Amino acid sequence: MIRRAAVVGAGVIGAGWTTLLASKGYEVSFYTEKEETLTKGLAKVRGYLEVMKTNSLIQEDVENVMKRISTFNDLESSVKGADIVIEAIIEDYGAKKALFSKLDKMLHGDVILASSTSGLLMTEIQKAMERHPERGVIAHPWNPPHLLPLVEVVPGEKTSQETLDRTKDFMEKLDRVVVVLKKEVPGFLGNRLAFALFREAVHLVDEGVATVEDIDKVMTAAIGLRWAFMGPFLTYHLGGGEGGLEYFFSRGFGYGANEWMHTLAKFDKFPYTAVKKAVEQMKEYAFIKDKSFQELSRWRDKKLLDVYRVVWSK
Ligand SMILES: NC(=O)C1=CN([C@@H]2O[C@H](COP(=O)(O)OP(=O)(O)OC[C@H]3O[C@@H](n4cnc5c(N)ncnc54)[C@H](O)[C@@H]3O)[C@@H](O)[C@H]2O)C=CC1
Ligand SMILES: O=C(O)[C@@H](O)C(=O)[C@H](O)[C@@H](O)CO
Repeated sequence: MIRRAAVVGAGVIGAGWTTLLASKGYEVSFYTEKEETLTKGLAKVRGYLEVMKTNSLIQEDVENVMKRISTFNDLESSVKGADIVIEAIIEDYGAKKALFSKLDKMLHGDVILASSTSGLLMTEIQKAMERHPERGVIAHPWNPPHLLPLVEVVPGEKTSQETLDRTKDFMEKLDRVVVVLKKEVPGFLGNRLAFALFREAVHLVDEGVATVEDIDKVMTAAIGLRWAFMGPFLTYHLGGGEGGLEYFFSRGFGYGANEWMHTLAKFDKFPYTAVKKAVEQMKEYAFIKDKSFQELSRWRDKKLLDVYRVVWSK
């Protein structure tokens, strides 16, 4: 039974996890080494909770929720008594392996060590865990973790079934939508799918076919609308009409796409020219011109919640 959680890392994701855990009634330890970073992280948590309160995602006062959060600049003190430690530090194997090695030495074998990584492999991180690698697991959230429900749970080679089961159970207690990967693959599911599309988007900008703003319009005025409540398989099963996905592939759009799929981008690293063009064009992106990051974040969170209520409200 998981009663207490510790979050290591006080950035975007660490603050998101801390917000989610405390809002669901858990006592949370919130740690990062630098006091200034921790202060900024806690301010993020307060801001996230205010958005949740404004949108009726929490009923109790923000200050009451904040009381369940204890902050630390000392790692050992922060994880004392935790049943699960959720790592949310920089996306770097060296930093993560150093941290997991320390935590593995510090903590009893039944404490779960979960990484938020966007696509690194737990098998690699487990090489630094000499005592209990079986308790290492990936719990990959989607930003913002306190609003987007998906968590991808990914085992490493040494992850035990018990660790997987306990992690899945805990994430479901946090009202997450949990997908447990059957096989470990870098980038997991969501980011591989998102970056396959993003690679093509960047390619089309590099080729001068469309601007970043028009690419985004294509997503928000069509593809993204459908994908908000139907994934690609259901989308194209319906695209096949009465014949479903089988017709789609045999005689439908999927068959027709065979004529041009060879023209899709194939690069495995973003070309410098493409990155330069896309970054340059963001300066001309009309919608964001007069808005701060905070204003855009508030706008994003409001939209996310509006869509979430339509798609996911029971
Ligand atoms: N930002 C995003 O959209 C998402 C990020 N992730 C993953 O979550 C993890 C954290 O990402 P963010 O919160 O965006 O990063 P961030 O850069 O906002 O925060 C990282 C935090 O780690 C700590 N830190 C920095 N260097 C460290 C070191 N050398 N050793 C120990 N702690 C250190 C600091 O508290 C810092 O705030 C990464 O693995 C990232 O891939 C997962 C889902 C979404
Ligand atoms: O997109 C998200 O929220 C996450 O799944 C991610 O992991 C981030 O986009 C990551 O790829 C970049 O930080």
